[in-house]
Amino acid sequence: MTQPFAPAAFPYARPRRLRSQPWVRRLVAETTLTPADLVWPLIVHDGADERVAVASMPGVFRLRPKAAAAAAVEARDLGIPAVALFPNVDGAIKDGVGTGATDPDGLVPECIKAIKDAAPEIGVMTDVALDCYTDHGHDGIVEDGRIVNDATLERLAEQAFIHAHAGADIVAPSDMMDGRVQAIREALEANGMSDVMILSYAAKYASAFYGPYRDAVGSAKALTGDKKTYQMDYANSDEALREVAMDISEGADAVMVKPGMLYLDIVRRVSETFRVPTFAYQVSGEYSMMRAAMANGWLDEERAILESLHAFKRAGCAGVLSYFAPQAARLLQG
Ligand SMILES: NCC(=O)CCC(=O)O
Ligand SMILES: [Mg+2]
Repeated sequence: MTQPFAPAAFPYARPRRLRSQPWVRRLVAETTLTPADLVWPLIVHDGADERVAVASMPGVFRLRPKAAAAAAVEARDLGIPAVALFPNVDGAIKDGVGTGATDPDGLVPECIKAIKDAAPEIGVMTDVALDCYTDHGHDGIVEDGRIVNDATLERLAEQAFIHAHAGADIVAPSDMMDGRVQAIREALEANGMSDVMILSYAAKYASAFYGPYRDAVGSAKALTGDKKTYQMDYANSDEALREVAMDISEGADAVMVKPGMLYLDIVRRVSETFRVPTFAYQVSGEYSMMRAAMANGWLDEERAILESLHAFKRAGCAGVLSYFAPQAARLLQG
């Protein structure tokens, strides 16, 4: 950045003056973090128990619909604007095309309704992708060992319609098929659901940091191979801008970068280039490595959580999906 004047030099310039007291630090802070910046991802399941701890994600539980509704009430009371649902379904209902993803009486529609009954003021975001429902763990339909793009689009559009029909406010495709935002937007328009928002996981990278999540939703064991033919290569940054441009032109209202902390350079480029609400996902691996260090006393829990989330705001995020959301909101309320 060029400045219209020569910056003052020491001793006249003393940047420490503006850091000398808590009040002045607050006064000159360039960005803020509030509970309104957070989205709480909820793992929901169709098992017997109301709440089941996820071993690889300390503090995270798989929830039955009633427990998910209670979590949504908690989120609302903490000032968190929205929750995002991710399903763990019984392996017995998984198949090659992810039939369970489009069951109108399935787990996710049930959870949406339970949440909307309990806390109608809170936004409900759903994950549009087949991986939680396929026996091979991929986000698309597989033919001859390839993830086929166009046949998958129809399934995703139907899944998004079913979520919207059950009351979802935001459908969030996380699959990385080409053209899925357009397919979903057309399905919503055709069914009189033009108010439903699309938050597209526009720049989702093939990442090792989803490991604990795949354990949480039960897709780790199922997954054959990797997702590198559809999720992005972490060597790339310009490609993220092309992906985001496409999704906006296809009808996305907001976009997401994922993972989060390791990809704040992408957040910065996307938010500056497009000026659309840009979200990022502090993913399970980022969460769990911090939890592990905190459990060992290597990181100060409260300070590390708030600093990690504030970094997303500084990078240009409108909001952050984080498993720390309720704890962070409590800390922010003081
Ligand atoms: N489609 C949702 C995810 O992949 C979540 C990833 C994570 O938390 O690791
Ligand atoms: Mg794309």
